Formats: sequence, structure tokens, C-alpha cells
Amino acid sequence: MTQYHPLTPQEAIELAKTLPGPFTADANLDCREIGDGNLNLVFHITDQNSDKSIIIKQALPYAKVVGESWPLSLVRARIEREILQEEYRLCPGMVPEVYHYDDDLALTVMEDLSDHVIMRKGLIDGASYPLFAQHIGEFMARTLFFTSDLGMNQQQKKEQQGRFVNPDQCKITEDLIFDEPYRIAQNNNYETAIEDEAEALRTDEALHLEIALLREKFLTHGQALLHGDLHTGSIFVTSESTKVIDPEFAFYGPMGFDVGAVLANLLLHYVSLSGRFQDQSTRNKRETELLDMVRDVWTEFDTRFRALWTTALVDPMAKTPGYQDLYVQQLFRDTIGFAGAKMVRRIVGLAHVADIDTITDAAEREHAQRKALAVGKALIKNNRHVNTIGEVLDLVSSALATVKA
Ligand SMILES: Nc1ncnc2c1ncn2[C@@H]1O[C@H](COP(=O)(O)OP(=O)(O)O)[C@@H](O)[C@H]1O
Ligand SMILES: CSC[C@H]1O[C@H](OP(=O)(O)O)[C@H](O)[C@@H]1O
Repeated sequence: MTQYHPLTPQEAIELAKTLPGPFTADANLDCREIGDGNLNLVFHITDQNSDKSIIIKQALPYAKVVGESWPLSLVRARIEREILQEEYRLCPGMVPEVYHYDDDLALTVMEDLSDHVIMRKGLIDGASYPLFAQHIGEFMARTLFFTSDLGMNQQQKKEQQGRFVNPDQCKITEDLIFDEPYRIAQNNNYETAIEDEAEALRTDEALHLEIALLREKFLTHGQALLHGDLHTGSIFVTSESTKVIDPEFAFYGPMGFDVGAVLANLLLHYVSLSGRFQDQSTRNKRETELLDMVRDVWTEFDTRFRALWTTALVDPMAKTPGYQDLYVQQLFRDTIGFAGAKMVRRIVGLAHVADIDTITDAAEREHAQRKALAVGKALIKNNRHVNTIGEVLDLVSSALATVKA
């Protein structure tokens, strides 16, 4: 057994040399630590004598973004690796292939996806991803359906739930998304220019009621095995391909939490566009593209999820006429509520998004933050009543109309 310690880049190279592949004996290995996330080390190991490369991701025993004062269990590395393997089985080629792992060192050796770009960065750079909605719709439909009671044996599902109990990571979400933005909390992080908005979040009881209900759903509804943090910083893309990484927040929770994460991060990018484009016609074009993507992600997911119901259902009672429509309606409402909560947390909570934080003009940045909060709050407050994605896009539009230019 190897004693856990964070690897140095040189140790990562030594480890890579002991692996059965992909490197050969004459490899000349180079290593860079490229982790730009909030929690882990990520080593990029390349062979100077060939085009071969790997990624070694290692968990730290604390939250990197805060420091050692915030301890975290290393079990998340095992959970991340096991869900990557499960997702690879369900959606081959849509997550990095796992080559090797070491649970004592809390690390996973995986496929290098550096020929793709992190979607958040791609969007900020102005790229378009016309196949993204189909791809992510397929990924979410298959991973959520086949890990739920609809698509897998219900006793095996209970066994699987046991393997994916992830309390430290869930607590981060419970605190950062479903609690701290709505009270004074040390972790909260927002600009003084929006103190009025933060104060409004703390005193809005109708909003608190909806957040309490969403929080309860997150805490108690073990519907399917979630990725758990499916934002655009956890998705690698090209114009032809989509690959999902970083499922260390995986656990059995409500399906809408994953779908909502995707929609929220597209909407966060959408509200950032006015701060990025001076030219009105370019901006309009890009805004339309983003809203189309929001609509298409839901539609593609919905279509594929319902198709699996027809072809792959294992629960006979779920064939009862009317049940599918009610199930998907509730899943849609959850999606919209969680999307709203995820927008709010990225403005006033600990961890932000580059889409908004990199807007250089302070007034434009503040405007984008106010827009994100207006949309987020509208989604949260209306989540229990919406029925269609068209209605949601109308809600977005009316929420934005309330924000002063
Ligand atoms: N399989 C991979 N291939 C290439 N780069 C990767 C891979 N996994 C992670 N990375 C890089 O490392 C960064 C951080 O990885 P991530 O898994 O998101 O870490 P964290 O859990 O700390 O957020 C990503 O933004 C990406 O740039
Ligand atoms: C203290 S962790 C904050 C935040 O970071 C995670 O995202 P990522 O590791 O992908 O940057 C997750 O969203 C957590 O809520």
C-alpha cells in the first residue's frame, strides 16, 4: 500500500513510467500541473518522443480553492473514477477513458482530451457548438435513465446507491447552492456594487421557500446517479465532439440537478454577452444562438429520455398511461428550479464563472450580474408552475426587462 501524499510533477512522471501503457521504454516524459479547478491536482504528462500523453488527476485532502482549513474526503477520487467507468459504459467516447487508478494515492490515470477545449472557454472565445445540444441531451438521457429505477434493476440500483454516497461533496453543494447565498456567510463572494441584490436575496421569503423545497429534493430524492456538477467548465468540446469530465460530485440525486446545471451555465453565458460585444448585430446573433441552445438542450434531452422509456424500460408499472408525462413534467420543473439556484450561487456565492468575472468593464460586469440574478430568481420562483421550455424563455425575457440598462 502506498502512503497518500500529493504527487510532485517528477513523481507523476515516475508513476507514469511504471504503467503498462501508453508510453514505451524510450519515452522522454514531461509533466505540467494544469489543474485550474477548485479542488484537485491535474498532471498533464507528454512524451517528447511521440504524440502520446496521459492525464493523472489526484484529489487533495482539502478544498484547494480555500486551503487546508476545509478538509475533504479522498473517497471522491474513487467515486469519480467509478462513475467515469459507468458513464463510459453507458456513453462510450463521451467521457475520458480510465487507464489506471490508485485509491491509496486517490488518483486516476485517464485519456488526455487536450485536443478538445473546455466549453466555457470556447464560448468566451466566441466559438459555436452546433452539435452540443444533441450530444449533451444524449449523455444526460442515457446516464440518468439507465441509473434510475426506470432503466436498471431496482435492487441493483440500491447497491449502486451505496457505492456513490458522497457526503463531503454533497455538503459543499448543500451549503454553496442551497444555503449560503440566502444569508450572511463567510464564503459568500460578491462585489459591493450589488450589495442591494445580496440583501434582497437574504430577505425574500418567497424565494427562501422555493430554495427550501429544492434543497429538500437535493437531500432526499435519490432518483438517478448524477454527474453532480455538470457546468460548462466540466465539458470538453470541439465542433464535432462533446466529452464530460470531473464527476467528483456524483451521487444519487434528482435528475433535474444535472440538466439544470447545463441550462444555468448557458444562461450565465447568455447574460454575459452584452458585456462582451459592442456590435449590436453580432451580439444579437450570439444571443439567439445561446437561447436556441438552451431550448435545444432541453428538447434533445426530453426526446431521448422519452425514447428510452419506449425501448429500455425495466419497470412495468412505469408503462401506466399518463405516468411518463407526469414524471417528465416534474423533472422539467426541477430542472428549472435547480438552474435558477445555480445561477444565483455563481454571482453571490464562493465560486464564480469566468463568463461574467472576465467582463473587464465594471459597469457591464455589474449589469451582467444583475441580469443573472433576475433570471435566476425568476426560474426559482416559477419552477413549480412551468410546463414548457418556451414558457421558460419568456420568463427569461421578462426577467431581463426588469433590469435597468
Ligand atoms: N482528461 C483530461 N484531459 C485534458 N485535460 C484535462 C482532463 N481532465 C482535466 N483536465 C484539465 O484540468 C482542468 C481541471 O480539471 P477538473 O477535472 O475540472 O478539476 P477539478 O475537479 O479540480 O475542478 C480542466 O479544466 C482541464 O483543463
Ligand atoms: C469549494 S468547491 C466550489 C465549487 O467548485 C466545484 O467546481 P469545479 O471543481 O468544477 O471548479 C463545484 O462547483 C463547487 O461547488
